[in-house]
Amino acid sequence: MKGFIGQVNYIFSKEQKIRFFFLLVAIVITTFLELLSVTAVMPLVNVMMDPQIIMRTDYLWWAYCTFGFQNTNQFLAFLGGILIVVYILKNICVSVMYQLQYKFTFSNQKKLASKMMGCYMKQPYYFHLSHSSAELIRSINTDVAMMFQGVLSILQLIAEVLVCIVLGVFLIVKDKSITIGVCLFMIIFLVFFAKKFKRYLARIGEEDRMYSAGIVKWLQQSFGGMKETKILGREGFFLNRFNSEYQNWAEREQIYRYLQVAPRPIMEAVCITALMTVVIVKLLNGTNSSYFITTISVFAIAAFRLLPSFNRIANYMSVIMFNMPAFEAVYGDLKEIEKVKEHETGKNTALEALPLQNEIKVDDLSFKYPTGTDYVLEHINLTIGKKQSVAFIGPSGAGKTTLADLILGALTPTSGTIRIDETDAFRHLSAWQRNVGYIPQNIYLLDDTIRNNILYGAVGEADNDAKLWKAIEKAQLKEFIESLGDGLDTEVGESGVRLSGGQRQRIGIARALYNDPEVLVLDEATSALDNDTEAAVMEAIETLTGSKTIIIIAHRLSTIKNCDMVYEINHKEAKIQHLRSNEHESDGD
Ligand SMILES: Nc1ncnc2c1ncn2[C@@H]1O[C@H](COP(=O)(O)OP(=O)(O)OP(=O)(O)O)[C@@H](O)[C@H]1O
Repeated sequence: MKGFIGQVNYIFSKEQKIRFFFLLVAIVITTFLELLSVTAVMPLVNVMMDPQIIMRTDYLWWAYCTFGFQNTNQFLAFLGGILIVVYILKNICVSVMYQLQYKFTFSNQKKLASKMMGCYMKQPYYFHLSHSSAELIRSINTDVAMMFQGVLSILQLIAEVLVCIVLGVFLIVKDKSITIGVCLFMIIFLVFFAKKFKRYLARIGEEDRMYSAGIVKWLQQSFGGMKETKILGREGFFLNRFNSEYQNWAEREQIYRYLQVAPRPIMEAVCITALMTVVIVKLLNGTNSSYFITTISVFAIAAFRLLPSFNRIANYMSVIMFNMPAFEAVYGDLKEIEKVKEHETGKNTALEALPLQNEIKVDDLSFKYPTGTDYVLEHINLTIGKKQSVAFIGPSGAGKTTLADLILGALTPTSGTIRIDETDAFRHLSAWQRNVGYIPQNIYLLDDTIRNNILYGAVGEADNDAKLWKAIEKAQLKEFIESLGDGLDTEVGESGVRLSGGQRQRIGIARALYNDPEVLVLDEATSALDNDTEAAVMEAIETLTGSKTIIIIAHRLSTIKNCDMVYEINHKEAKIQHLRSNEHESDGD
């Protein structure tokens, strides 16, 4: 419990906690109005059963005389009128209350989801290397929703328990034995239910989360590789994996939903048994049956208000127990995210790019992936001069992409430095990243227009179109775009299915060039293209040589033939293999 309160404290801001408190107060007020509406039936029922009660009950007699009623029927009509007013008022309040509850729940759910999304987006690239996107989608989508379902149930549980306590006190005054008998039965049942199912519900809640992440994962994987799946005829495999996750998830949901409603029939049976047992015992002990007429209202309250209340309490308890793992997961996620130091979170706040005057100097750089055991790069030294074209070659797994990612600032060195002239790139990461463009092998395309794919979220500037066309021209994409009916507003389809490989790469080049960076990093940018297309795309890149610093990772010699320098990368060194002037050196130092 202490841990739970600590988690609530951590997850919610002060303002949210204050709102939570006021909402709780409002819920309690509404629940008491509900209670009033039930008790308002009592005078009407009592007068109907026994009109003499008017004279015996002070407040009824006072009302009868004050408003000058002539007979019991007029008075009954008056009591009926009061009941109508109470019910209308109560239901207006209940309706407003529901609105407030859902407003609180969903606005805060949105806030938390947005906070988590923001935190995940700001995490350094290596965080994403060790967290699957399905996991993150599950955290933002399912966990947050489950958690707020739990929060709403906590609110409602508190209100319901309070009502039961007040109702219990009221009933005790009316009839001690009936109330104590019924309440005892109910409390024993609730305690038994909580004890029996607490761990079980928490476990299936945890499994439910796991399988819902599995569903997202297999949906993503099934639709992500559709071409290969079709060609290999593996639709059945993906369908089976999806079915298996869904089946497991559905089984957990089924148990959970059942346990939410299961207490109801049991409670009803228990309640009626308790009620009747007490009545039978009283009758057998010689209590006159007329006694029960006067206490009929007690039965009415017990049946109409207390029983549904107990049902709801059992229901809220199972919702809370089931959703507790999501609460803990959100707490754990937020804690983990917080651990990453501010400077590592890739805050894109720099307005000006960090200029490159002379050289990029990689100095004694070593790197180990947080998830890996061995160093991928050790004591690497190399220098890249301004406006030079440099190639990284080497066997597969030698660390070329890792080195490029370090220069791009996507990964942070384990030790050593990367300096831009005399400035440490990681001290001014966002400024440095404003000055680099990156063109990978697979350009990630949004299901949007060519324009938006090139802009890729770049904020609107007055000269957007001029800048855009400049990048398009440099990427040699102008002719193609002009040949399209919708030009820049042509939709590319999901993952660019309506474009050729060469066109996709050129969109990637235009995207990288849009901000006119001084440095371009191409990681196998043309490897997936056929020779002719590669030559055409390289032509676009080669027009930039001499005006930009270009780092190319490639396997084909044709791609790097015009580079000023070729570094052969292996785990322990970056060796100059070739200089354009044909000078051969042994080391990059
Ligand atoms: N996210 C990761 N976690 C752990 N190890 C990784 C990760 N990414 C890459 N590695 C390891 O780092 C080493 C270097 O990988 P890298 O991708 O940099 O090689 P590469 O030279 O670019 O290879 P290729 O030419 O095949 O693309 C490999 O041994 C690889 O297994």
